[in-house]
Amino acid sequence: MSTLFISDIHLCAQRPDMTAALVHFLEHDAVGADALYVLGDLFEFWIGDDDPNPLHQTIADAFLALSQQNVPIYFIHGNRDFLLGQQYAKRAGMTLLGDPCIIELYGERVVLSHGDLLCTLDEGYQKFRRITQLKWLRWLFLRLPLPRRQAIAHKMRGQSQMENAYKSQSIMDVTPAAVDAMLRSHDCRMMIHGHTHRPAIHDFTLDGQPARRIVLGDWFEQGSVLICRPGEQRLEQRPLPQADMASQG
Ligand SMILES: O=C(CCCCNC(=O)Nc1ccc(S(=O)(=O)N2CCN(c3cc(Cl)cc(C(F)(F)F)c3)CC2)cc1)NO
Ligand SMILES: [Mn+2]
Repeated sequence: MSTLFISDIHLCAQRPDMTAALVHFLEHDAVGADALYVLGDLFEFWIGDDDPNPLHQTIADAFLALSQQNVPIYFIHGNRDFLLGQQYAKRAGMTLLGDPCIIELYGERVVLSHGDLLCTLDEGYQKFRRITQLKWLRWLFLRLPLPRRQAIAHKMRGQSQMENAYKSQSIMDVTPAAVDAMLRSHDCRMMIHGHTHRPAIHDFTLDGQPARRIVLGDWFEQGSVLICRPGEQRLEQRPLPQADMASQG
């Protein structure tokens, strides 16, 4: 009896070792779980479900196989793959959730979020998020010819890389006030999120009650998975296969 949480795998063609690690995880560790939650940034970028990127089909097949072994799979969008749509979710056997999403986990109410919403000090990013949430803009972007979308994405990823390089680490972390507000507004005392790439379990007091914020790790250097059982949460690392082994598929 266990529920698994992963996030920030940031899959891309340049990192076949991460793809191999995730497929191995889905074919082994995740089999038999009560459910698997993917809390965003599964992919390094996403410009539409119609993107013929072969990586997408490889990953959809692996998730679909797991869902067909009766492991429900849930997905919350990250700041990278926020355009991942119902068409792809269906191909991958995933159910899309909103952000935040409240679940009952072995009798405990838990807030699930990607985590970017909690980084309130990063005003530049919050502005980017508000703009790209606009329905009409998403409608327009997704109808641009694919090469155009690829060019825009390439440019924006370069910009993000530069911006992140000079932004202070502190503004790219969650703000305690935003964490408290999200817990209070949903009457929860446990939160699980990703995005900051700072894996940890933080125990603190909220309105005189014990509270817990669990941050999932990214998969750049090693895999990171949260294993929840009744009354127990364990954050574990998973080694990535050596890059050359992975490229042999
Ligand atoms: O940790 C931190 C910092 C975190 C880093 C924040 N930065 C970050 O995530 N950047 C980023 C995310 C996604 C991509 S993308 O390549 O996947 N792709 C680009 C084009 N997208 C688009 C959509 C729409 Cl609706 C409209 C347009 C428009 F109008 F511009 F054309 C474009 C769709 C998505 C590229 C960069 N803060 O705390
Ligand atoms: Mn993120």
